[in-house]
Amino acid sequence: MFHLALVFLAIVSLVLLWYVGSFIASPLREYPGPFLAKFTDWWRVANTVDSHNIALRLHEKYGPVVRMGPNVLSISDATYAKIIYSTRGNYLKSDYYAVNDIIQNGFRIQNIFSTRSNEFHRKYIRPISKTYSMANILTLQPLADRTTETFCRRLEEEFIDGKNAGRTCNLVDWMLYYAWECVAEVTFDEPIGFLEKGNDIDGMLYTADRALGYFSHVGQMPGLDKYLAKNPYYRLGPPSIDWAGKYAAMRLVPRLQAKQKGKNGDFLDNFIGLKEEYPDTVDENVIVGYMLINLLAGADTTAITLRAIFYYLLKNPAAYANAVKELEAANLQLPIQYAVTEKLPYFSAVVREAMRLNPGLGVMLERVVPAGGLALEDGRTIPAGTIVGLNPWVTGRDKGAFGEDAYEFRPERWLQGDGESDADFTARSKVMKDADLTFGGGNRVCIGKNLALMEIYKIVPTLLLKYKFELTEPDREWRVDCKFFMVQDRLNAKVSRR
Ligand code: HEM
Repeated sequence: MFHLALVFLAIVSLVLLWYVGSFIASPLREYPGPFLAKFTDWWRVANTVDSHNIALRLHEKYGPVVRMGPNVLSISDATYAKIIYSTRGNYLKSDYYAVNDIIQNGFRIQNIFSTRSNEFHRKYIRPISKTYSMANILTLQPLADRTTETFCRRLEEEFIDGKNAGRTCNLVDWMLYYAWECVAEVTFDEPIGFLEKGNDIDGMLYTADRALGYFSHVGQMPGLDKYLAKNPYYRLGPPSIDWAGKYAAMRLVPRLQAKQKGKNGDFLDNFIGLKEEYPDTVDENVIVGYMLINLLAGADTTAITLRAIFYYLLKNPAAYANAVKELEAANLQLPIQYAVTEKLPYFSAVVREAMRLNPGLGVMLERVVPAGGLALEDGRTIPAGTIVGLNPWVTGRDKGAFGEDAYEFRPERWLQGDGESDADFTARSKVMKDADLTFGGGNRVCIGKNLALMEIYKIVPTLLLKYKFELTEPDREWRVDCKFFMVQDRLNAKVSRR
């Protein structure tokens, strides 16, 4: 018994010594941050859900560079974005993203989002970059219009007409159904059925949400992943999202067999066409991977943005009224075309402002400092191998870039002020745009930006023109949790015809 206690004591002492030793020897010890974060990444794991607000508070307290983990520094000064997220891509993604890989037949499979290799990234992004250009995305508008029609019909059935008139609409759920259906329509020309059912189907959305929760927590300490979801003996993790791969494969196989390619005009047609153009890169597995990216990266992020636009408009009646006035004055024809609404200054300002305050991702977009280190303006150099990054949630609230009212929703900030010269406005806009990391930056910038914007600039004006939305509890704040994506809750509204 005495011996056991001694062994235990010795182990504890060694672990403590190791932590203290690493702390003293760390080249990052001069950077301020929470005490526990300097010793262990468990501090980050434990604070994941509220990490966006914590990061804001820490930067206010400690300044532009904060130590968030033994080897992690968060930077809030957006001028470093151009260096860290450069088109050269010399700051590689950290192992956070490796948690998003999958293991298939014992092999680790990366994807264009998760890969840490520029070579892999270039190889698989090259074939599809044209597919995501705005010119091609605009050809998908008729598919998105179909989702809009279904969405409006289902809103009317569930919340406006007949016995359902006046029922409360949970906009958190319904925006998610819309975003999944729209991305499914443009990807493989058919809906999944969330809008028709008005609910999750076979736990698809539930498992996707659990997977996000896992990714966001374990990503802070990626070494854990090999003992959890990638454990070769017994998988310990969230419910698997295998359904998504199977679902995508089930759309691909009949399309290939029926030789219907090119008839649907959707992403899948585009991807199948790439097999001939890039025979060494694109095969059936790669096509399924491309389809999965659309579903898993494109649905939640767009839903989050739609919810943010509605939340901030509903909380700011003057902005809501201004947006509707501008839309009415534009004499829009249904189905609304992106090219028309994209030119409306006030509406565009509303979209930008909502994305600024509630970007789809509210985490540090982690990158690894390359050889030579990162030179800071104050003369210090962050050593190679350190994980650094900026958080769109933090840079979007930077008072230096957006002014003292940076925490407020004020679309007008994106417009030229009365008496503001063209030159001043251009300079001010540039500072704001540089601090806006809603879609990331550099060689790993969001590939789906054009798709998301096409959807947003069509569905939001349609809804604002057709319906009146009113919060059921106007004084209540909503809730936003960081699950890598910024997942909101508590956004209930009454909907009626205008
Ligand atoms: C408003 C909606 C969206 C927002 C706010 C958003 C945001 C982002 C951000 C911030 C990144 C950079 C991540 C990082 O550096 O760690 C990113 C990357 C990415 N996004 Fe989006 N996204 C949106 C919509 C979409 C859509 C619709 C798609 C689907 C086609 C998509 C696919 C991707 C992919 C594949 C990447 C990884 C790109 C790469 O590493 O090369 N996103 N997104």
